[in-house]
Amino acid sequence: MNKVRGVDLSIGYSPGKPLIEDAEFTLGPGLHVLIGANGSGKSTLLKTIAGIIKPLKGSVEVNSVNIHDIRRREAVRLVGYVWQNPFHGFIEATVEREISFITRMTGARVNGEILYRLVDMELMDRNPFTLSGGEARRVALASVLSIDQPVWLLDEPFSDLDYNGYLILAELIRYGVKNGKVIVMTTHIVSLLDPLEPNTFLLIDRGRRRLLKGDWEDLTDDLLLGAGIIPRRISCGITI
Ligand SMILES: Nc1ncnc2c1ncn2[C@@H]1O[C@H](COP(=O)(O)OP(=O)(O)OP(=O)(O)O)[C@@H](O)[C@H]1O
Repeated sequence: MNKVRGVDLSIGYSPGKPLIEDAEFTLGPGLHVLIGANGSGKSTLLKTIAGIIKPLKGSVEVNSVNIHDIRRREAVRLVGYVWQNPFHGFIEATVEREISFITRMTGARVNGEILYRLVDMELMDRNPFTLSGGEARRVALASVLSIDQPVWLLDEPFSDLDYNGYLILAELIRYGVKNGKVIVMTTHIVSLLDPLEPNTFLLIDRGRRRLLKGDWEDLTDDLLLGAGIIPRRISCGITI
C-alpha cells in the first residue's frame, strides 16, 4: 500500500524561521488537499515531500524510504511533483523533448494513456515557451505524470484550465485514486475539489506554524475563513 509519512517534520528556508514545525502525518492511498494562505508553505511542503528541498528537521518517508536518502532519478520514479508555474519547469526546445525528458532521465516507461489524454499531438513540435497557459499546464502535467508514479504531488493543477481541461484532470485524479496512488494537491478554490470527494484536508495554520489534518467533510467555511482561505460561499464576510 502506498504511503507518505512526515516524521517530526519542520520545513522552511531558515532554521530560525520554520514555516511548519514538528508535523507528524501519514497519508495513505487517496486524494489529500493541501490548503493555506499565500506564503504559508504549501509549495515548500510539496517540494520537501518530493525530495527537492531538505527538511529543517525530521524526515519524509515515501513507501518506507527516506526520500532525501535516495538518488534523484529514483525519487522522480517514486514521486511525481508538478510545479505551480508550468513555464518555470520547461527546459527543452520542443514539447516532444520536454515530455520525453523524464523517460531519458529515469529510464521509466511512459503510460501512453496518461500522455495522450493530456496533450494534443499537434503541439508536439511547438516550443513549450510559446504555449498558452492552459496548454502549458497540460504539457507540464504530462511531462511528469506520464511515468505513472505511485505518488503524485500537484501544485495548483487546475489553474489556467478551461472546463474541458478540468474534466480531463479530474478524470486523471480519479484514475490515480482508483489505482491506489497517494495524491496531494494544493488549491485556493476548495469548491472545485468537492466533486472529486477528497479523503482529507491538510491545512497550514500559518500563525502557529502547524499542519492540521482532517476529513474533507469536516472542512467548514468557518475553518477556511479562520485560516485566511477563500470559503465555499464567497459572500461570507466580504465587504467591498
Ligand atoms: N527559495 C526560497 N528562499 C527563501 N524563502 C522562500 C523561498 N521560496 C519560497 N520562500 C518563502 O517561503 C514562504 C512560503 O512559500 P511557498 O511558496 O511555500 O508558499 P505557498 O503557500 O505555496 O504560497 P502561494 O499560495 O502564494 O503559492 C513565502 O514567504 C516565500 O516567500
